[in-house]
Formats: sequence, C-alpha cells, structure tokens
Amino acid sequence: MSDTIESADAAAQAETDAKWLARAIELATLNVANGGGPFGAVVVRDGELIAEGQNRVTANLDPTAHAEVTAIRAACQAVGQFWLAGMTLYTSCEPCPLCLAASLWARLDRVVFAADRDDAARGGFDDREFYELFARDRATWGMAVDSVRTENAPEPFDAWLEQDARTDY
Ligand SMILES: Nc1nc2[nH]cnc2c(=O)[nH]1
Repeated sequence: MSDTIESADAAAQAETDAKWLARAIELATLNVANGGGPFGAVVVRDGELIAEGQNRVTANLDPTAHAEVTAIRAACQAVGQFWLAGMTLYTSCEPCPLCLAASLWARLDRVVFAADRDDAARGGFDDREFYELFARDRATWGMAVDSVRTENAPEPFDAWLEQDARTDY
C-alpha cells in the first residue's frame, strides 16, 4: 500500500473513531444527568451501530453493569450470538479489568477508549486500583481468594468434555 493511501486510511479511521467515541461520551454524560455513573459505550460493526450501553450499577443494583458490559450484552442480544467478532467497542473511558475481560470473552476485534484509568480515579472510581491489585500477589488483597480443591472439583469439566452436544465458547 502506498504511503498516501495508508495515511488516508488512517485519517478515515481516526474520523470514524472520533465519531463513535463522541457518542459514547455523550451517553456517559447523559447518564450522569439521569443519576448514573459517568460511563457510556457503543458496539459498532462495519460502520453500523449495533448497540449502546450506559453504566447501570446503581440503577440495577448490579456491580457488573458497567457501560461496556451493558453494551456487550445488548449487542449480543441484537445479533443473536454470544460473540462479537468483527465488531469494535467504543467506550468513554478505558475498560476496567472486568470490562476488558468481558471484551475478550466477547471476542471483540477492537476496543477504543477516550478517557483513561487516571481520569476514572479522579472521579473516585477504582479502575486503576484494580489494575494495580491484579499485578500484586493475591495475599495482599483486601478480599480473600481461597482455593479449596475438593476431590470432585474436576467433575464438571469431565462432564463437559464427555458432552458431545456441548456449545463451546
Ligand atoms: N470503564 C468503566 N469503568 C468503570 N468504573 C466503574 N464503572 C465503570 C464503567 O461502567 N466503565
């Protein structure tokens, strides 16, 4: 590809990214006005909006209802699949570890964010704190994570592997 075509492609991509990030940021700010957290996200495929999401943690009494997770759930419902390969998640803020893992599980092609974990920290959110936590030994966490390996612990996986009709994901 020539340098000219490459830079034209990059410019078009930057314009597309800016457009969808603007919508994600708009959703985030609207959510604050409605009493929710300052996070919004959209899922896009081939230039088409598939789904939108806003943070619903306090509204739904659901600590996992982050904007990205809400958008991923809505997108999966919209396309009737549990994977989002070929799609991009645009989010108003860097995904926290939960949202990043959800993006990996959803098999998204790409994640694009505007504000970052430092902006979130300024707002009083623990995103950066949790990234730092994952980098440390679990023994240093405030939450105990204990492994109790019972004799039958592997049984569900035996059942899974023996299940010919299973749906892999
Ligand atoms: N990226 C992101 N970080 C958060 N931290 C708390 N809630 C959220 C959310 O919805 N999205």
